[in-house]
Amino acid sequence: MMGTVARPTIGIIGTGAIGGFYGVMLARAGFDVHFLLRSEFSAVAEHGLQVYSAPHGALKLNPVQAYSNAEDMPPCDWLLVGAKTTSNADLAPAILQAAAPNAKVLLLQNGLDVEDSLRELLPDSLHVLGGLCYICVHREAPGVITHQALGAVHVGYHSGPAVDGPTRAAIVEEGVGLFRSAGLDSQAMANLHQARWQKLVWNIPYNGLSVLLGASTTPLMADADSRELIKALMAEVVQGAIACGHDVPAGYAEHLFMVTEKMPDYWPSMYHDFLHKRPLELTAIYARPLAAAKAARYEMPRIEALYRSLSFIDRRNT
Ligand SMILES: NC(=O)C1=CN([C@@H]2O[C@H](COP(=O)(O)OP(=O)(O)OC[C@H]3O[C@@H](n4cnc5c(N)ncnc54)[C@H](OP(=O)(O)O)[C@@H]3O)[C@@H](O)[C@H]2O)C=CC1
Ligand SMILES: CC(C)(CO)C(=O)C(=O)O
Repeated sequence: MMGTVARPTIGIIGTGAIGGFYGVMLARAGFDVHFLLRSEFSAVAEHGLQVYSAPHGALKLNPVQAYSNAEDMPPCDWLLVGAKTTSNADLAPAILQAAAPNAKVLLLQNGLDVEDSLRELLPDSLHVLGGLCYICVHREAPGVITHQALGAVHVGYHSGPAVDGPTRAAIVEEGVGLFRSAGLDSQAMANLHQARWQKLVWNIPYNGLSVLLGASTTPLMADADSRELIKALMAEVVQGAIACGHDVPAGYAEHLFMVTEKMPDYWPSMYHDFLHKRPLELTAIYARPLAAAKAARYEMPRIEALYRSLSFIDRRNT
């Protein structure tokens, strides 16, 4: 008789739009999922998590294994970090509390080198991975999440005890397998750093312009001036990535532009941060790519102007 393989215990560190959505999908697929919350703890402990998903319908998880303190969480084999990159350095104590020995810590976040500040605070025994989420999801109210479109997660290895390629690939495949078991599209990324640059081709123009111009994707794509601005910013990111030694497939920016025209009207997560007076993810999405390109002797003046404008807005907003 075949033995059954134990399914991993999963911890969600930061149960917002991303953490809540993927946590609910994994719990519904039968995984043992534990959710760390902060401001929404009482609401979720009392009423559960509710996801209104255009592709999957109305999904309710109640009761939720919800925690306001990581000390109370069981040891988790996988920790999915769904907090904003602005809090990464503060999350290390919670991750250490909730991590099983040799746990895999997967950062479901946008931006460049987001793993680095956390990596240096974690022991070498923990694996750190990066996850890129291609999804339109936001918090509607405490414990209530709206999922408008898409849902794929791409997973890549960052650092940790797996030193050789095959071991790293096996861990990445395990991560990919979690999302696929929950009915979601997921792929392994061979080059996490390059993939993070490629995703910025979307996030640099749309996240920042949504805040600066107070506009979601539909009006941004309908206006001749904002269309030109988006194309020019995208072109600069592509050239910055190439200057830093990365590949960007031919026609990649044009492809993202076309995909956005077909997307439902969408406010990027940076706009939600602006609206709720939370810090914007400016270091991860703007400052680091600007610094990396500069170090490679490539200037990105349009992105720099956008970054400086957003920094001004951010300081007055929080
Ligand atoms: N939303 C989207 O569609 C997409 C988002 N992303 C990226 O995913 C990441 C997460 O974004 P998103 O889900 O939208 O963000 P949210 O603001 O919706 O969620 C962040 C969550 O983290 C919680 N949190 C922060 N610090 C702590 C802490 N110390 N302890 C416990 N909980 C904490 C917040 O709690 P509190 O309420 O108390 O602040 C909140 O619930 C970002 O990097 C974003 O750029 C990527 C692709 C798409
Ligand atoms: C809109 C989309 C799908 C772009 O990749 C996204 O994932 C994001 O908001 O970061």
